Parts: sequence; C-alpha cells; structure tokens
Amino acid sequence: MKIDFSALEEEVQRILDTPEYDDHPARDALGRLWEMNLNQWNRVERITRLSDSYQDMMMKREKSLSARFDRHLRQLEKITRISDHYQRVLKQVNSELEQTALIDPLTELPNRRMMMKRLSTEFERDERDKVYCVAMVDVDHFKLVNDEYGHQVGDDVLVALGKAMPAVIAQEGYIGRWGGEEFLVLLPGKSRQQAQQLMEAMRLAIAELELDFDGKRLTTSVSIGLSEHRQGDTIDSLLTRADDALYAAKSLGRNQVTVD
Ligand SMILES: Nc1nc2c(ncn2[C@@H]2O[C@H](COP(=O)(O)OP(=O)(O)OP(=O)(O)O)[C@@H](O)[C@H]2O)c(=O)[nH]1
Repeated sequence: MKIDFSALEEEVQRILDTPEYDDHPARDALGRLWEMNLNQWNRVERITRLSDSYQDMMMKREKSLSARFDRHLRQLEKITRISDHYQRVLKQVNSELEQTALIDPLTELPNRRMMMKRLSTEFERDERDKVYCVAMVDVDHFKLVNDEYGHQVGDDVLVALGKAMPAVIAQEGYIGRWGGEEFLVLLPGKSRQQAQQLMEAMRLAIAELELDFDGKRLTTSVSIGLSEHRQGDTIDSLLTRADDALYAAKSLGRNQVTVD
C-alpha cells in the first residue's frame, strides 16, 4: 500500500493541534514521534544540501581543472611553435656560420680550410688508379700593384681574378683562395697533360685580361706550379711539389706554368 505522507502529516498535525486530544494517552507518544519525524526530515534536508553543494563544488573544480588543462595545452602549443621557429633560425644561422667559415670574404671563393677539407675527402678515396692534379697559382709582382695603385685596387684585382679564373676552369676543377695573392686549383680526374692544358688556358686568359678600376687600366699575370698525384703521395707532398713548381715558374720569369 502506498502511503500518502503529506496527508498523513497533515492528519497528525491536526490531531496534535486539537486541544480535546491533549489528555489522550497516545498524545505524548504521538508528539514525540512527530518530533522525531521532523528531526529526520531536517537531517535528510541537511544531507541533501550537503550532497548538492559537494556536487556543485566537484563540478566547479572539474571545470576549473579542465580550463587549466586547456590553458596549459595552449601554452605548450605556443612554446612548441616558438621552439620550432628558433630551431629553424638556429639551423639557418649555423649553416650561414659554417658557410662564412669556409668562404673567403674578399673573393667569395672557398678558403684554405675548405680546400683542405676537399683535398682530405679526395685523399680518403681509394688510392689505386688515382688521377689527380693540383695547381698553385700566384699573382706576379702583386706588391707592385698595391704600391702603385693602392691596397683597394689590389683587393679589386684579387676579386676580378677570383671571377676570371673559375670561369676558365668551369666544371673541370675546383678553385679556392689559398691565402694572400695565392690560389689553389684542384683537378680531380685530370692527367698531367690535361691539367697542364687547362692551367695554360687559365694563365693566358689572365694575361689577356684588361682590368679597369675607376679609369685605372692595368694588366696582370699569374705563375702556376702544377703537380700530379703519385703513388704514396700525402696531401703535404703533393702540395709541396706544386709549391716547388711554382717557385720554378717564378724563377724562370713568371707568367708561366711549370710542372713538378
Ligand atoms: N691588396 C691586397 N694585398 C694583399 C693581400 N694579401 C696579400 N697582399 C699583398 O701581396 C703582396 C705579395 O707580395 P710578394 O710576396 O712580395 O709577392 P709579389 O709582389 O706578388 O711578387 P712575386 O710573387 O715574386 O711575383 C704583399 O705586398 C701583400 O701585402 C690582400 O688581400 N689584398
């Protein structure tokens, strides 16, 4: 049977409020039962309120946690984006630095370090049947250019030669600034005869070059010492022979190619 509690409560309330029942033997017990009932309801209400506010608190907490999580996630994404960007910039700066460390700033040709790197790579390859020549190129009487036209014109001459010589060599070899007014040419796969022909063409091209700097016209020439790789050669021995050949070219009157 279903009990209608509100009707029952109303009825009990009415009995307790009726003065004729004040002396009824069950009046006191009913009064206390009613009191207990009220207390129980109050407790239930308190517990319900507590549970509601606890649920409320948990929901708020969950919301704030999820908001914090989202905020952290966005920050993390931002940091990742920044870090990716910096890594790209760093990579570029590194490669630019590496480039500048290997390029001669005046002529923009590979510098001595780069040439040595290149030579080392070549020498690491299998020695058998290696066909390889190197040529040391030195500008003749370059001191006179500086003395007569000034250091700036001297620089301009080096820049002009740094453009003219690679144009002759093209894909046949590899040229770099060795230092001062000296250049080094690497000629992989070239026999002594082929290298000599190429260096002769380069010497001639330079001798015929007419340079004009602010109306100052001048010509110049280069001496070239060539050496061909021999069995058992080291980088040092190959370069020393090219140097010796260059010395010979200078001694023989300059503007010529000599082979050691
Ligand atoms: N303008 C300029 N001069 C340089 C540079 N590097 C070296 N020189 C000059 O090159 C000159 C080389 O002089 P030397 O070693 O006597 O040789 P040279 O006058 O060319 O005579 P030979 O080599 O015997 O034909 C020196 O005066 C150096 O100062 C440079 O980067 N710019």
